[in-house]
Amino acid sequence: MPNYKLHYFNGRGRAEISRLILAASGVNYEDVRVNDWPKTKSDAPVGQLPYIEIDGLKLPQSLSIARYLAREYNLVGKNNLDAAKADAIVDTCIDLMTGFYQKVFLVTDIAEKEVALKKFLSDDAIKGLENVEKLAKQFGSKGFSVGKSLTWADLFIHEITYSLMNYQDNLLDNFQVLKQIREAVESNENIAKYLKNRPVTPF
Ligand SMILES: N[C@@H](CCC(=O)N[C@@H](CS)C(=O)NCC(=O)O)C(=O)O
Repeated sequence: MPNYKLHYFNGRGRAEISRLILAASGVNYEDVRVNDWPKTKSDAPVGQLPYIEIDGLKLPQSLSIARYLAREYNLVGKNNLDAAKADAIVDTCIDLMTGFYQKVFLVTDIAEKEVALKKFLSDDAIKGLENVEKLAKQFGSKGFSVGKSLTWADLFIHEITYSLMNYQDNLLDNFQVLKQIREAVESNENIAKYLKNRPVTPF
């Protein structure tokens, strides 16, 4: 097994999907939490975090890292079509979270942010989650968004719903398929152990 060092800030953010994949696969790695940015920016291959060192080779881009790990540890489904279905679900999750970032996270005025968050949760988030659920219903089976076993798409769904439910814990009340996927992810022994011990950070 290669020697992995995953570099990111002390948060879940864009690195958490890779941490979840590594946890689900029971892979040892060094979880480097960078606290001297921007002093170490020049160490990062494109000046951004996350990046992963694979036996010293530095690979940037959160989704390239996650997809590489998912392929390595058989979390992309059983063939190329499954892999494309998982990619489509991940991209739909990304669209949803990009909307959150642009419409809520970047708003600096506290009162405006509160209004933007309320609108996002009651409108954009619901539409985005409907899209994710529609794909999962079409591509997967009970507890899995693609095929009949765990993929990184399930882990991504867990991660984004965890983030959104921090703002509204009943957000998934009308999303039974997504709830089943979350339950299946949490019933994975390695993931359960990881979630129990992971540092609590706001993002
Ligand atoms: N497309 C890149 C975006 C990476 C990115 O925006 N990273 C941010 C943190 S989430 C960063 O490194 N910010 C600090 C900087 O650019 O100096 C990815 O998905 O990895």
